[in-house]
Amino acid sequence: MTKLLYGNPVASEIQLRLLNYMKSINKQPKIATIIVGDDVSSHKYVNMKEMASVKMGIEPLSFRLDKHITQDELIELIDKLNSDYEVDGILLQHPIPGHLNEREAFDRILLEKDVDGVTSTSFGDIAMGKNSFLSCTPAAIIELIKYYDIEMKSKHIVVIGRSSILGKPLSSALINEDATVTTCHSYTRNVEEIVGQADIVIAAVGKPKFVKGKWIKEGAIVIDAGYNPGNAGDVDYGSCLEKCSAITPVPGGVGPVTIAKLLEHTVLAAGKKAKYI
Ligand SMILES: Nc1nc(=O)c2c([nH]1)NC[C@@H]1CN(c3ccc(C(=O)N[C@@H](CCC(=O)O)C(=O)O)cc3)C=[N+]21
Repeated sequence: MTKLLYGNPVASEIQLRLLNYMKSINKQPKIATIIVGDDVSSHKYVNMKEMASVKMGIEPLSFRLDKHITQDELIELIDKLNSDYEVDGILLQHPIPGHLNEREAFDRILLEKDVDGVTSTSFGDIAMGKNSFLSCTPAAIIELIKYYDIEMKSKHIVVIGRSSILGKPLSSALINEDATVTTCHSYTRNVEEIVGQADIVIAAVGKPKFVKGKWIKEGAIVIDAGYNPGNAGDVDYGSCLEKCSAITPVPGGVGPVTIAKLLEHTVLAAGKKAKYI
């Protein structure tokens, strides 16, 4: 029987941990979310993040910016939030319109407020084993793997995708977990063969149903980090289900844990400033 790796119990465990921790600090955590433009699914994700924050007693502060905003205006807002003592975390929702420089905007976020783990410094710190926030989806994947007692040490983990907030930091974090990591991307030859050697496959390409059951080694574990329009993951779930020993569903897998990790990072950032009671 294939085991289904549901995200909701993992998210609940994180939230319980947080509620306990929040009792010990005297500050209500506050997260600022910035969204640029009118991409429907981005708005949906940000709404979900804000709702989850409110439920946990974290105050969300929302900035929904017009798609024609200039880089200077965006940077000005980030600077304002950086210097606002009340704001514990800043989330700039990806993607932003193409005329803007997303990397420059991400890197403007103050390190201690980078609860989403998107800055170059956070990434470098994580790669070097320092204590910054890991980007939320990679953090969620690692938390989910640990929750289900799946061993990473010495396992061959194949990550498909190398985006700057998902595949790349994920590969790096998995190396820190003592896994042997192969990262595949659009220029990788023979992806199917490489995936066939994996003990754990993690799909983060942004192509609906990209990973096929026939590629998967019998008994491997499949984690779907894909988020495509219409709630489609990056894994061809039906065909993979037959081959693997465990798989994350979409929806209800990595997604809810990603949001829980964002809340956790925000509470931890607030805790660093707070007085303990
Ligand atoms: N700066 C930044 N940080 C991010 O963490 C970030 C981002 N930009 N841009 C977009 C992606 C996507 N993402 C998701 C989070 C939760 C679900 C999620 O909870 N999905 C539900 C389903 C949602 C539904 O009902 O449609 C689930 O999988 O069960 C999905 C996708 C965070 N991202």
